[in-house]
Amino acid sequence: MADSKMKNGNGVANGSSTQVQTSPKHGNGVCHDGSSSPIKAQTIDELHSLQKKRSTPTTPTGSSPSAFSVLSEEDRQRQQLQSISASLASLTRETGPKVVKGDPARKTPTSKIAHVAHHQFAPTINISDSSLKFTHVLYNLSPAELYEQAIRYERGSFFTSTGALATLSGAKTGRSPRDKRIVKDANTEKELWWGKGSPNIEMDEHTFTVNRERAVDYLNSLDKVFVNDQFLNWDPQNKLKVRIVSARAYHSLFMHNMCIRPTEEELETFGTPDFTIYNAGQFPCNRFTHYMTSSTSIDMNLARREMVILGTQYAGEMKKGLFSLMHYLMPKRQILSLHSGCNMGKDGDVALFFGLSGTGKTTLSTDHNRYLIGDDEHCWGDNGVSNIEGGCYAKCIDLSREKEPDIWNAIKFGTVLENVVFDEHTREVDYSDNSVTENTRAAYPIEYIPNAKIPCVGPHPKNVILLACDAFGVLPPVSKLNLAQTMYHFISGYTALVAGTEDGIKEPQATFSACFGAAFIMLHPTKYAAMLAQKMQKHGATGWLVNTGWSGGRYGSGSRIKLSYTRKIIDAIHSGELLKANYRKTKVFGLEIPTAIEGVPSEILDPISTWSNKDAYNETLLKLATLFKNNFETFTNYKIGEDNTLAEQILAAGPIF
Ligand SMILES: Nc1ncnc2c1ncn2[C@@H]1O[C@H](COP(=O)(O)OP(=O)(O)O)[C@@H](O)[C@H]1O
Ligand SMILES: C=C(OP(=O)(O)O)C(=O)O
Ligand SMILES: [Ca+2]
Ligand SMILES: [Mn+2]
Repeated sequence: MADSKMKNGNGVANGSSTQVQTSPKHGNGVCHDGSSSPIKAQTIDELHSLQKKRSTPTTPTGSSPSAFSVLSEEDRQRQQLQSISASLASLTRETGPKVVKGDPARKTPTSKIAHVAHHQFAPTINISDSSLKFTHVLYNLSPAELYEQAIRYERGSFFTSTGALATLSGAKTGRSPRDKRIVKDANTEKELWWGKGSPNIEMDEHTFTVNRERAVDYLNSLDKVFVNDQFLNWDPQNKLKVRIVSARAYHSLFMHNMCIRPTEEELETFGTPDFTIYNAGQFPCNRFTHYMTSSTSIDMNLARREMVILGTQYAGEMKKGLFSLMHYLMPKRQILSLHSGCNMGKDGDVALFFGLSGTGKTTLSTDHNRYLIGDDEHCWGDNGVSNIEGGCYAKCIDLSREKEPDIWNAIKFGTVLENVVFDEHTREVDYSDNSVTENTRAAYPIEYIPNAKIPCVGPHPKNVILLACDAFGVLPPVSKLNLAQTMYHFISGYTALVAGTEDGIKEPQATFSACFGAAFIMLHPTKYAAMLAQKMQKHGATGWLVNTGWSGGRYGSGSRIKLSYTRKIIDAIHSGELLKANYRKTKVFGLEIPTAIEGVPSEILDPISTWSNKDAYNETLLKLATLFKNNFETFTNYKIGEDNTLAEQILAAGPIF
């Protein structure tokens, strides 16, 4: 027995008979079986405390030699708590909240203080009960810590077989656009797009305050809240600091994945956030409150730089709420915000993928042969493009390893899997199961995609791809667009999906959503369109319309274009091959379609040749053209950009019949 091995041993007496003399310094009698190193703990609790090493910040604080670190670690912590309690402060009461850091379930000194306080001060009529209560703050927890919180305290949270965190978002499994309200004040009345077609449903400042107070009271009534301090936008000059206060570990992990994660050093100097989300999603709004039409309300106050969520736990509301904010802030700085995916080739050629939900932004921007800049939200400024987010939010319904290997492999430890169904025992996810919802989702940090481009920025786009999932089956799989056509289709923002897989849905549902994201734009669509036209012209980008939807007939008789064919089409766009192809013009929509593409059967390139019933095709084509025409009527009176000729050209770029 090597005595040196025992030098620091102050282990646990385990009842073994062999007494070993330890160093006199510690003087502990250590019993052990001689087969392993002694345990450095006296009790099970101590042993457990050894398991967790205190994490050391990557940047030294306090005593560090840096001239800038004037704050001690203690001061910094105090400032951080002050900032969080300011976020959580009631607007109506003078006292509270009392904010402490850490998990209330842990027997830490802070929770002891909280306990004593409860007993020492009897409530008086001057102090509300809430002022006696401590709100525990779980600040920027790591994924592992958030997993533990979720699994321990949130029903429906489980490890899947690949290590992802399966969660349930509750009654809402998608966004609630009809419950999204924006405060109309003297400024926003002038600046924002209101009225017909606009996603901005108005509310007044007072009602916002009522809902804010409702959310803050709810959050403060809880044992603990989660606070995330993170960033938006990879463009360093236009980065935003966001704080997310939420009640669920699920929400905290979701935003950890979706926003840009600060380094330890960045967190130390975070200071006051530029924007704060109060997510009290488990708690409803009060339907007797003015403007409320349901128990759900997602409220944005641009002047206060705040957003309040009541009555929906769907995590996508937070991500898309911040996107709306960017659609307001960025154009003010001459930066165009885009509802698009974005990737870059080995030669630095950047492509944007616009499209409504389910059209393929995430699937097609995640391309093993290219660098992923982002799957959903970008900015296009004078220096090129930047991703707004730090993660991706992929649809999982019918996900397959073969067709989407990178997304499949990203579903591992750290990834939030929403509303999926899994085997009770093996915890293997059945991606084909839509029992909870069709909108099953995976949220993962962008670096989970092996060829992510980090930092997520790139040069000016070369190709602008407009995706439409046309369930009518009449749009060609790919068309080359001129600038006016690109603008026409961008403003129209068409897609037609089928509502789900339930029986009875025979008719595709046409959706027109201006700028391929009407739910998120803040200004009039023509503002964004003019900026896009100007940028595409200046940088010589080519526009394309890609139908990722039906071929050979509408939904019900035809089938969805094979993903492998769409990928071949996209490859030909990226490589520049498609620009050199021979083109023909289609009737009605006047789209330029190529006659051949490598790896794609030529007969599918002109949709009419895939339909057995040509009359049905022509009828459906006219039907869709009429829908386009009717939709565009709202935009005919608007001027786009400085020069009137573009507006006229755009109008003429629609279907003619
Ligand atoms: N030809 C195709 N092109 C793109 N996506 C397809 C195609 N066929 C089927 N899909 C499926 O459609 C869905 C597209 O969704 P997604 O990429 O998440 O859209 P978005 O990011 O635009 O909301 C994915 O589930 C994908 O597997
Ligand atoms: C998260 C969303 O985006 P998408 O479907 O475009 O990926 C959404 O629309 O709620
Ligand atoms: Ca997506
Ligand atoms: Mn999207």
